[in-house]
Amino acid sequence: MKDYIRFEIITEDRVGMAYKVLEVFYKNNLSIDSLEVFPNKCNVKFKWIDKEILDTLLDEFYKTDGIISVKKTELLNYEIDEKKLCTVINAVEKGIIAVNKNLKIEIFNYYCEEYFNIEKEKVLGQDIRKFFYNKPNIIKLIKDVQEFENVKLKIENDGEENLYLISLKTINDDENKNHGFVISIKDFDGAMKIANAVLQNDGGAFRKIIGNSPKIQRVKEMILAVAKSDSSILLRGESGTGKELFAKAVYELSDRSDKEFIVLNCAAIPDSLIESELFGFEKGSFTGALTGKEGLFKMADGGTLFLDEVGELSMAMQAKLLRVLQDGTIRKLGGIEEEQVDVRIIAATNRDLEKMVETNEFRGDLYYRLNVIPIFIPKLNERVEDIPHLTNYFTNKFNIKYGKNVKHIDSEFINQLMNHKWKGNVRELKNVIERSMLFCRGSVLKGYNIPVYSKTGINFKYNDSPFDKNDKLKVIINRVEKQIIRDVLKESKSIRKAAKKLGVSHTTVINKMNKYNLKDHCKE
Ligand SMILES: Nc1ncnc2c1ncn2[C@@H]1O[C@H](COP(=O)(O)OP(=O)(O)OP(=O)(O)O)[C@@H](O)[C@H]1O
Repeated sequence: MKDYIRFEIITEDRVGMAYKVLEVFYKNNLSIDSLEVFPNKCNVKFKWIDKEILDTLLDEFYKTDGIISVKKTELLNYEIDEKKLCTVINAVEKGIIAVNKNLKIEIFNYYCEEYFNIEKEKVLGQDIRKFFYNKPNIIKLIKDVQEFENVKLKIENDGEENLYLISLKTINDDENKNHGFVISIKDFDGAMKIANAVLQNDGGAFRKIIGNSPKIQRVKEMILAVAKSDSSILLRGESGTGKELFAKAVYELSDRSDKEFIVLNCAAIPDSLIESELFGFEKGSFTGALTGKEGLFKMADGGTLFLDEVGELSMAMQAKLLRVLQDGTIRKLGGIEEEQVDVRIIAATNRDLEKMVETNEFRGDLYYRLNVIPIFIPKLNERVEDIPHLTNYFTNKFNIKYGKNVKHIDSEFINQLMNHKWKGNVRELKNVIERSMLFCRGSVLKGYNIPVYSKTGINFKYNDSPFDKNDKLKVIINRVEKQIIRDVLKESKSIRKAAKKLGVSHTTVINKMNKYNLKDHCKE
């Protein structure tokens, strides 16, 4: 049996008709569930009633002045809209959770049921903070009801941990009063697949980032997945790993690439100047300020601001930066007017910010604002297989810069570079190649061209070379690849596990095993 009856009541187009309709219900002691009022009709939904009472009700309607006709209808307009919305929400290939202003879950779509392995009936009406009780970073973001995009979320489902990207959009009325928010959750691996497809065709944003080791490949994929959002990115990694290059790639891949990319190295200028650099100053705001100046935030409006070495900011500057990130407004030094700016922040640091938060050297609230998408750039020693490519790349660069003609790189040279402990990462490697080229007279870069500066830490340990002298770079790369695949196969239980470790497909490993005749090294 149906639970409700719905009527479409056609009335004359005059004031008070809705009241007359309600009066009929009131007289018959019936309460209605919903009412939609239009200029010449009312749609009403009420609980199912017996035929006898229904006939009395209809009689009353026809006796009422101004009511023209009454007929049963299937759904009220808002119900049709709700059904359409539900269909759309379930058709979108994302998890959607809608939360009302009391933080209660109102919508929990099909994909959420799948991702969290829970039926919506068990979740609807629950407090969202309770739902995410074991995800303190998400609760922290939700608590402020501030919009965010693409924050990583791990969900355990059937003993397997999967990675998702979660975003929040607020529901505000015309007066900016909040009525709740919508959380969307997308499958990170799915996003990665799309990123991979783009990556295959990308010659642009990553053209200056040399290396295709699995670790660098992973970073490039991450960047492709998040570049288009406006979320803050925090690039982490030792000095010289290429954080600025990656920041530039994010910018080039973003929708802001036609606007400015402004760089501020927070460690390079004294704290007293950072404020005027970032926010600008009014004429006469301090001695010597004969004219006013726009700050970097204003210059980057609509674009991207890269805050390098953000861990070096003083507590006072951190507070000022936090204020801009929170309300998006700046005020010039000596000025009174607040100005709205729209700037995407990419920050970078080689410091242990978590520890700095613990020791009160870095503000926790600023840390959370900046660390929306953390991306870790690996050390050079964790991706030695990139060294031959980097060497080749820098050699070509310095050939042009110094008018040299180095055509060949001795295997001993590469071997030494690959065995060195690179404290200064790619920057140090670049410097060593530059100096070596200055020492090189002919067209072959040899092992003995590497300068030995023990004071500056460049003091290579000579190792037995696994390469023959005068090998071509391609041959060296193949040897390194073979060696790495053999080593990983030796320590992995299966080809699939080896493929996972190397960050390549199962088929790629099998093809390489055939190419290098490595079948005997597999434990499978
Ligand atoms: N993968 C790479 N391919 C080519 N060049 C690279 C790569 N990584 C770094 N470099 C070069 O190494 C140098 C240092 O890079 P970058 O300044 O981006 O590092 P960083 O991590 O920002 O360092 P710091 O933390 O000291 O600011 C630059 O000259 C850069 O061009």
